[in-house]
Amino acid sequence: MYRLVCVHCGATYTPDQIIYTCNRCGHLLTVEYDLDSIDVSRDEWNRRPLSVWRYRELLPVRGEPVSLQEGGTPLYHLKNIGRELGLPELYAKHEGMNPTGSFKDRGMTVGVSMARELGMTTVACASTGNTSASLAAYAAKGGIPCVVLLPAGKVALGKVAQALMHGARVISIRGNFDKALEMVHELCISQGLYLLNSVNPYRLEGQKTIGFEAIDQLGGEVPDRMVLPVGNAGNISAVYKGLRELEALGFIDRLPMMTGIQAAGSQPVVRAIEQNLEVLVPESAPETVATAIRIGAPVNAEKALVAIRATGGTAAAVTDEEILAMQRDLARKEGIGVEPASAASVAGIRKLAELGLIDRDERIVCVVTGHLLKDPETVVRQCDPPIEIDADLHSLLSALR
Ligand SMILES: Cc1ncc(COP(=O)(O)O)c(C=O)c1O
Ligand SMILES: N[C@@H](CCOP(=O)(O)O)C(=O)O
Repeated sequence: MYRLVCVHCGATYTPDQIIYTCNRCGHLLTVEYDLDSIDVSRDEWNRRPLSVWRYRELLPVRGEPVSLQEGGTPLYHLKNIGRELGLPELYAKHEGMNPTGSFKDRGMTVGVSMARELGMTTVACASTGNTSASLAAYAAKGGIPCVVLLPAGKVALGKVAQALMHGARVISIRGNFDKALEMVHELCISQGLYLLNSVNPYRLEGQKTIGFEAIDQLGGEVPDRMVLPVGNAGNISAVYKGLRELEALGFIDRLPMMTGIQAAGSQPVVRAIEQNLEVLVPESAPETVATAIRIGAPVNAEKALVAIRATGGTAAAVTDEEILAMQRDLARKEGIGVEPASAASVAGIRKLAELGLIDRDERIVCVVTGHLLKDPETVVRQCDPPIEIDADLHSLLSALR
């Protein structure tokens, strides 16, 4: 049993209402379960396959979900990078290993399932790329038409390719992601489409399972710190919410320090934390090579600031050079291929460690959010091109010399 609750004024709404923000005050909504009525044990969960749906008692979907087998992603021990940084307990949860290559699939399996349960006939989102790729795939699986709005010229090639191939109606707008989100929100309200950006509280329910899985993969131990790249700030908010639920159920006895990393050219959350602002000041012209987090007015800022502050976490910004250097290090020193925004979380930890701002004994889980192949153009720009030779052994040996 659950209801929707406004995080600001506490107004409540029933689960069947199609609503994204509070009718009374306009603030964000969250899904609140009657935790006393939840009857499940950690042992029971541990007997199920590692997946979003292992945790179904803490998810809003009641029927058969629209699923592509999301979740159950690897948690890698970053031994080499950890050794260099003097962080022996550094891990990466590779969300790029989800069906469409990003953590959005955890949200979309729940969001599209809810769209179906609520009888919605078309789904929509604005996107810097991954949300659209994921929504397009889950809408295809669920047999629901899908509309996506993208900022023209600012979406990585792999992501556009996915949205197109999965059959979404793809519209590029001459404006940035923040504008696209404003437009799609209006479109959904006025035309009755179902909005599946992270302002949708049901979608975030799926994403909270990243934290559940990480703890299960650490043998039930809570990491000291969880580090996430922050764009629209939904994911860090979702993971924190889920962990608070585990705490309330008595499954864990403490929370990790939630740590958000942004790109230097797009860092409104970092500024709000550094300047101790109650309300975030949006950035009008965000810019970064990590296009997935090129977001100046994160819609979930209100939730994310609470997550960071309530857990004694922090926020930090990394430059594009630092992001790309970590993307190469993850690929070459650990064998882990991620897109630039994802490398930001580990680059942020490198920065915090070098500045002496974290304890070297901490057990740290960095969420790496999307796969390397999402943005092949940025990869190719960083690497020497293949050496082309004549097809004979002599030429091969000279090339290798
Ligand atoms: C690869 C990747 N990493 C990080 C983020 C940021 O996540 P959030 O918007 O939930 O803060 C996004 C998109 O939002 C993304 O696509
Ligand atoms: N990086 C995101 C931006 C949109 O975020 P959302 O979580 O609100 O859908 C994307 O992939 O589009």
